[in-house]
Amino acid sequence: MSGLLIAVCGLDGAGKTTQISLLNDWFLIKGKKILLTKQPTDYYRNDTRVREYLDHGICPNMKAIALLSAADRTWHMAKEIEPALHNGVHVISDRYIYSSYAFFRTRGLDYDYLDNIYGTLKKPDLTIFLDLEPEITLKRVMERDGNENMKYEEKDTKVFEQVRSSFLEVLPKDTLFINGALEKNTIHEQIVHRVGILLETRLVP
Ligand SMILES: Nc1ncnc2c1ncn2[C@@H]1O[C@H](COP(=O)(O)OP(=O)(O)OP(=O)(O)O)[C@@H](O)[C@H]1O
Ligand SMILES: Cc1cn([C@H]2C[C@H](O)[C@@H](COP(=O)(O)O)O2)c(=O)[nH]c1=O
Repeated sequence: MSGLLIAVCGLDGAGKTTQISLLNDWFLIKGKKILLTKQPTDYYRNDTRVREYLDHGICPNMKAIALLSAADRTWHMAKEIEPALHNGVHVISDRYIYSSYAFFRTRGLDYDYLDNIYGTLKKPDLTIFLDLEPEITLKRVMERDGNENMKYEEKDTKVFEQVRSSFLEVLPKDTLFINGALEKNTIHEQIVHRVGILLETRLVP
């Protein structure tokens, strides 16, 4: 019996890590096996070419960065996510391919190109989108990380307004949209309500 793949999406600072931690505790209390994972992985995040862009906005070719990201996601799927699902483990991913579509659409690449490099990757059983105004998410990031540690794009609210609209274009139709401005426990209740239905109605471990 395969585990469930749950993707938690949202802008930087939307509350993904917070909700994933609460969901993980909820699964553990039920005695379920869980893999918490994150995309992109550190191979992509720590790549010097990616860092040059994320930290300083320097990039000679955006398709090359998107390909690094696609390689990272494809490898991550084969190496971590699929084996876990096959072993009956439920996988919660902090960000998923929809982040790549949203960010790279904003960075000027077209949808068909992105669909070619990400479109064959497995669709999640549940996609959650924590929706919140960029002004609030970026304020949270600044309070959490400090202005000096913010990424190049995080310094411009307009970039994140575009990322948010791109998300709304690319997310699956059955995405669970949640108002990220709600109180943490209220959001958690909405998430476990939907996850509970999935556990009851699907043949899952
Ligand atoms: N519902 C909420 N209401 C108010 N503050 C929140 C809420 N959820 C999370 N926060 C706070 O906002 C900040 C960002 O939350 P968190 O780290 O969970 O976001 P994230 O989406 O994982 O961010 P990133 O993508 O940058 O890793 C943290 O300081 C967290 O405590
Ligand atoms: C998904 C994705 C993200 N990025 C960049 C853009 C964001 O500001 C950060 C997210 O990092 P965090 O540690 O999760 O906050 O990474 C990217 O360049 N490519 C992507 O596919």
